[in-house]
Amino acid sequence: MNRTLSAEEIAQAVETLADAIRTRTEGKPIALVGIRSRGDEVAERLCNLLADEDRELDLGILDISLYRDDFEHLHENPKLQESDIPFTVDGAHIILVDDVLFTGRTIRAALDALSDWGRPGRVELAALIDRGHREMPIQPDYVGLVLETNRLDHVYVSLENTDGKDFIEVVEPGSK
Ligand SMILES: O=P(O)(O)OC[C@H]1O[C@H](OP(=O)(O)OP(=O)(O)O)[C@H](O)[C@@H]1O
Ligand SMILES: O=c1cc[nH]c(=O)[nH]1
Repeated sequence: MNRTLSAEEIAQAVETLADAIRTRTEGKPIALVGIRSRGDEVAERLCNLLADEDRELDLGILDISLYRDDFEHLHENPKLQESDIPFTVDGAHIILVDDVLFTGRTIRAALDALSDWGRPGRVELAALIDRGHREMPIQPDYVGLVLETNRLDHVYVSLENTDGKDFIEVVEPGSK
């Protein structure tokens, strides 16, 4: 059966992420880097929740399209958007942020993309949803919500600024 998560459940998951980051980084300087698309919106929400603290908090956006391991199989004119990292990556404590963590291939690509910007001191990973089924040795440091899914399910994330409305749907194959 398909499962839907509400805007309130998404807000709670973002709060969970922010609380864990706040606790574990203890006021030290950090930079949140959201992965397009939707990871950027999650990173922005986290930044708003963490912004009232007395510490350096940077925000950046990473487009990983050119670094995907299936890039050659994508359609001829993939939509490329710019990355925007307005701080010094060398030595920084960076927290990559994405909406869904599934196989881990996007994060592998993001680490590759990030290395073009410099050599961070530390990189961690925050995922709003961990739906399991990893194909790479990549695990999150911070998780908003763990969703039990079957390998062939699809987790659709819709966020207000990107898509107009907050909801998440876990869709079983053949049911839509
Ligand atoms: O762990 P993975 O198997 O890589 O899957 C997770 C990725 O899948 C989705 O992105 P998608 O590739 O659908 O692109 P989009 O965010 O631009 O829609 C999602 O936003 C994650 O970035
Ligand atoms: O279910 C999935 C798989 C990859 N990316 C998503 O956003 N959802």
